[in-house]
Amino acid sequence: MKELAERICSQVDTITKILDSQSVQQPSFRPDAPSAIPDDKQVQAARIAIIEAANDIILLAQGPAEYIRNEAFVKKHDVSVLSILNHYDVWNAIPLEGKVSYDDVSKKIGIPRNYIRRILRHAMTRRIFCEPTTGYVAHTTNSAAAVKDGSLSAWIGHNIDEVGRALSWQVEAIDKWGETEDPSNAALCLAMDLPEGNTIFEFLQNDGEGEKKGWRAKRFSLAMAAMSKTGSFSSKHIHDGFDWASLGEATLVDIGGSSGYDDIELARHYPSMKFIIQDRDEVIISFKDSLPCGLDSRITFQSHDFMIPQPVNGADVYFLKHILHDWPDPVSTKILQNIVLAMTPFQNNRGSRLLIMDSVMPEMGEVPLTIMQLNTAMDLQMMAALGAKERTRADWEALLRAADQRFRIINVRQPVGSADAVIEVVLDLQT
Ligand SMILES: C[S@@+](CC[C@H](N)C(=O)[O-])C[C@H]1O[C@@H](n2cnc3c(N)ncnc32)[C@H](O)[C@@H]1O
Repeated sequence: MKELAERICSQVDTITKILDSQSVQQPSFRPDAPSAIPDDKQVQAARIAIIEAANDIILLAQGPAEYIRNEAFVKKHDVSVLSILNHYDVWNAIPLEGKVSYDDVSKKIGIPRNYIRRILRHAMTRRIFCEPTTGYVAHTTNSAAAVKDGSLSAWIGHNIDEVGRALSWQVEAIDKWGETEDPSNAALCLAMDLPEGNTIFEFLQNDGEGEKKGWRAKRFSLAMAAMSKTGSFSSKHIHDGFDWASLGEATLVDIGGSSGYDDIELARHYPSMKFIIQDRDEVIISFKDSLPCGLDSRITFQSHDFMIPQPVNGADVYFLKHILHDWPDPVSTKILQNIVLAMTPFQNNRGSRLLIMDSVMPEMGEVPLTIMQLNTAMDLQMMAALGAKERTRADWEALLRAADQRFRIINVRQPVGSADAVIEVVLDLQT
């Protein structure tokens, strides 16, 4: 424990000095503290080392019996409380500055004072809200994050209401279907009692009546946008995943590009590039008019089902981010074959590139546990939602070979601090 504590002290020193030198506020629980630590590579490396050592020190200080007992006892309430706070939008019922009485919160959200007080008190043990004086509640930086970024609420909703519900059906799904390669044989299909053959995407599209229909699809896109804002899944990692500047004037087709947050990030940095965002009808309809001013001449939206052949021929880049991990091998093979038809073979550094941004599943010990945990969580998320998985390097090679013998991986880059890698694939001329 002493060794871990010393490691933490030295990394904290590093972060403190860098933030001071940049006049950036030090992390704290105050509601006006920044929602994320800066993207600076040295700060991020120190931050991961701190989390790694701090996690271990907590486990050692708890001791094994208490640790395991508390995992089963406390964590489910952490998640349930987060879901309740989100459902009743308690985030916005409490002002960012000052404090408010439990009575007032209760009246505002319409649930009994006794309940909301008990729920908030558990949240406070995780530094989500605080009780500055008895009978009153105020924001911390953690609860304030959900006010400052509305898309976090979508992220919590999708993860707990949809995937969380699926997880409680995972055992039944394994017993019923075993290892499946059918995305409609996933725990989520049992949890939501979906019609035969439907996957999560039909559920997201069809749930709700009248004007509410499709609300889940919109929320899912907002959740994906939330994920891409900071941390190990941040869109910022795209920059280090590929030498974008080398493309010059180029067209990128973002297949399953959702509301286009990754394209907006790239468009801001590479003014010679054009972008076509393809997604399902309901996603395109929700977001086609939402582009930031000035980028709409270089970014267009197009409804396209990637289960049928790619309509844009000979693009410089076909980009698949967090798409293939959604689908088991037979479906992923089909998605890739639909793109091959449109690709121009690669010769003399010219032709189409396929850039796959997804995790290349590391072996245990290859990356810090905090990064590994994101990979394993994503892997299990895919299992529960679509009977799918994260892939190792060998899995990627086998998948690409099965889709087309001409596919060749020419580079795999893992940006520092990113849970994803960028796999650069081209189509060789020879058959
Ligand atoms: C996990 S999200 C990834 C979104 C984005 N590329 C990212 O990295 O955040 C998967 C996306 O695939 C889209 N999608 C699912 N099925 C599709 C289909 N058959 N054709 C086109 N897009 C589809 C979803 O609507 C969603 O936007």
